[in-house]
Amino acid sequence: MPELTSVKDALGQLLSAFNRLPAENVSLARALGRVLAEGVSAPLDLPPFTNSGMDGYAVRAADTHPAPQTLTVIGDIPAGLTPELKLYPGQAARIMTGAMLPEGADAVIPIEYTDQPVFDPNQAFPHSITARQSVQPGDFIRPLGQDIRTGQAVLPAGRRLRAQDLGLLASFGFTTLKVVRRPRVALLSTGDELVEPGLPLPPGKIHNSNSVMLGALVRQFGGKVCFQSTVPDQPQAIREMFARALEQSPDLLITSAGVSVGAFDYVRDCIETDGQLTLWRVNMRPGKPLAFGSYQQIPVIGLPGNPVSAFATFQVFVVPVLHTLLGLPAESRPQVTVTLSETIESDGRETYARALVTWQDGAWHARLAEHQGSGNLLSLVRANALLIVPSGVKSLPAQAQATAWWLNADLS
Ligand SMILES: Nc1nc2c(c(=O)[nH]1)N[C@H]1C(S)=C(S)[C@@H](COP(=O)(O)OP(=O)(O)OC[C@H]3O[C@@H](n4cnc5c(N)ncnc54)[C@H](O)[C@@H]3O)O[C@H]1N2
Ligand code: MOO
Ligand SMILES: [Mg+2]
Repeated sequence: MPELTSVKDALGQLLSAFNRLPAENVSLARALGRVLAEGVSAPLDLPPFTNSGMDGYAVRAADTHPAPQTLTVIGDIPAGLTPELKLYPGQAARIMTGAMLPEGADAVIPIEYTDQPVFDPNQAFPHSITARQSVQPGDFIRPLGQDIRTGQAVLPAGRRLRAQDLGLLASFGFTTLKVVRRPRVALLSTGDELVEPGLPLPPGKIHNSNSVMLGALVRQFGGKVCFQSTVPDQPQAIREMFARALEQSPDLLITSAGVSVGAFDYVRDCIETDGQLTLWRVNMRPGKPLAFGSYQQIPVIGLPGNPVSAFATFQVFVVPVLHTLLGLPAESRPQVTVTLSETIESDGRETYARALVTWQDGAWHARLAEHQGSGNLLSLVRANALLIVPSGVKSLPAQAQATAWWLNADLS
């Protein structure tokens, strides 16, 4: 049997097989979470015209000194219209928040600073107002370009778009964007014991939980499931399903189970016989039997069948692969240094323990979440982090520091 490859080396080998995918256009309405393929510079100034920051009166600031001063109101400026009036000394115009400042005005007096602190909805603007406070030029106005100048770089390539990013792009008037194409992932679950959720469970069988979990992970990290199927532990069935999966032109084929040393673990054999097996068995726990290779030139990652092992190997290997395909930094993920609340044992493999990290007395503390068996999903459900015990370390004592990867947050 070959030596176990270190997690670092295995990841290096995997990542060398992937490059960023090409760009495509998507509508802004569908761009949340997508990755910008090109940086964006502002095509216009924002705000595009100088406007009022308050409901009040546009004035010439000098006319309000010394307060109080009575000014003649010569018109009304709602938002959305170009004012046709011009202010001369001693004049004011009623103006609403967001409305264009009229010629001659250089400040706004909020309605609260006048002798008429409410607008009467049944009345046109008053003939005159008294400014009870003075204002300086520029007060309560938002000048053209205050937020953004034409040509200013606002979003870099590689930004995973958030709601506020989309808001800004919409304010430029964009309707579509160039984003990196979503990685297409084919998912294959293998196992004679698998029964799909919704069907009754005969003795000896289990529901297929990896299929749904891995599909959700693919989507969570920006990929698209282009093919999904379940096959029994039969080499011919596995080969046929590989062929069908490849018809969907995936960027990556992910299999679940059948990669260890069992008599009916055929997935690795199929990759080795019909394709190329570049890597098998990694020095990590859980997840040791991970396999990696290619099948008709398409990269294949064989995840171990135990659900926690499949999840952990997805986080360690598939997430950086998806990041690379999307043009994101491969290994960026939210993490935190924690203080252990209990001793954590390992067997010397790089361990990804399921942990509950909480904030207590000014620091992050971690303890193990439920039974750590690699078949036990409750540990992952209770956990909010994967706690890393480095390779070669058999025990981390209570109060020691360790790195934990957050599982709750959106990872990009
Ligand atoms: N003699 C040895 N036995 C095992 C070793 C070893 O080194 N020597 N490695 C163990 C480790 S570690 C793991 S992890 C598993 C990996 O096994 P496989 O990838 O070959 O997967 P299977 O044997 O097919 O299944 C393992 C386990 O996972 C359950 N499973 C499989 N698919 C699903 C699914 N879609 N949903 C839910 N659960 C699934 C399956 O029923 C088994 O319980 O091998 C160890 N053995
Ligand atoms: O590595 Mo296995 O994934 O320990 O259960
Ligand atoms: Mg097996």
